[in-house]
Amino acid sequence: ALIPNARGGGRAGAPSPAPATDDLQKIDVNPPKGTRDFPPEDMRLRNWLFYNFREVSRLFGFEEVDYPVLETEALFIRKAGEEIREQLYCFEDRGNRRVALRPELTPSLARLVIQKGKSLSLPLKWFAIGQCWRYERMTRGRRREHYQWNMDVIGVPEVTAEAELISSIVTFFKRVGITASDVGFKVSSRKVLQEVLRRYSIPEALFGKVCIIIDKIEKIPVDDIKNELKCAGVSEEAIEQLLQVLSIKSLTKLEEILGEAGEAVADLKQLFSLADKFGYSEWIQFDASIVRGLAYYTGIVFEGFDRGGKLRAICGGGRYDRLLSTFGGDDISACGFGFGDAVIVELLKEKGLLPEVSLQVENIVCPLDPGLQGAAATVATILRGKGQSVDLVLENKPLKWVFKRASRINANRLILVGDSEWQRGMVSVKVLSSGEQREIKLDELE
Ligand SMILES: CC(=O)Nc1cnc2ccccc2c1
Repeated sequence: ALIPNARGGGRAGAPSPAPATDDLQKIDVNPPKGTRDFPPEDMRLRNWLFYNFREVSRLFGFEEVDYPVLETEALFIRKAGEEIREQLYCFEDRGNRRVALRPELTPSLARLVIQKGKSLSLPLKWFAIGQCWRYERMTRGRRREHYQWNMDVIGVPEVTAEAELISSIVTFFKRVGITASDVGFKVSSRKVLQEVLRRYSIPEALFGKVCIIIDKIEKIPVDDIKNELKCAGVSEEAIEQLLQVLSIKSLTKLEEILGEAGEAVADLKQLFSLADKFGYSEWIQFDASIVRGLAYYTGIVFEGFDRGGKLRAICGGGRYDRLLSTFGGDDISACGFGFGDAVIVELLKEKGLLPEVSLQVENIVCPLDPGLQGAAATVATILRGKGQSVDLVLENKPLKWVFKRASRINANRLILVGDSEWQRGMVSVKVLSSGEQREIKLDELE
């Protein structure tokens, strides 16, 4: 489409003055690569999804927060070799500052908690829905942005926090019609890896890096995993034990290997017992291979998966007890999850659970001749004052056009302002579903 570039002058909506020839430039009407527009129909689905995110957050007593989409690059610079770091959407701004579009929300949360410091009484239960960015070579054609719902509990070291967070996601799934036979949660703890690494006296400093390498276990050949671990400084013996431990699918087996003294087993046992009390036992399973791809997790980690095995992880999260202190804050424990807006929509589509979100307007108000435009505006204002939605016909259009528009916007009622009725303080109301039409006094309109 040829869109003359914006020039000064001319009222909005008035035909713009013909641009000089050199201003006629053919701009690309598509959004930048990897990004989406949200035209009305897509926006209605997004609003429906976010409404459910917010409702669940409200049910759990969480407070909404938000942060800038732009952060200093340093907030996301971690040395553990994460994909999120390789794909950071970062640049130098006009003030020569290194900045980045946030790839996730958790570091911003940590920054704000530290900034607020002692003025915050713990525990905090915060949630946010924010757009996150990544810069991928378009070779993969994947999206460069998505919206993430995050819920975080800050200041609770006990596993009750993780149990609460998983309960909130189960509550969301139930609200939108997804059941335990559609999805499940794989749950583990990074303390499993920690206890193995300690047994082989692998330095703690390698912990994050080892987790990121192991997170790729389903994505790259196991020999590459072994190689990367060896290069990172993990002994052959430790590598063998690590890979062996990762294949464990039962807590009893894990206890045999790690012993019942360790925190990993204790945490997981408590989580599974709490799951029973919350009533979501059939949603979760222990799976030692779950490590998640973010370096800062330190304890329980979990991810929502579709049991059909066709989709990528629906959501994921875990405990990150060291993040705040690595940013120079106090030693405050925290856990949280991220829930993206893409995979869930694919799942809902596949399950036939996408909601019917059509435009609904209660009234369409139309003057029967141009001289009654003012009268129509008065009627619209009265109805709007009563909380009724009104599509006011703004141009002089034939009735045929008005009826067509009324059905397109799913109006319940057509209100016609005609001269003779208006003289008698009346308007004509037609209920479009039944076709029933009657005259109503203006002050009896509701
Ligand atoms: C399925 C999907 O759109 N994933 C996605 C899309 N954009 C992102 C942007 C930043 C971080 C993770 C992202 C993940």
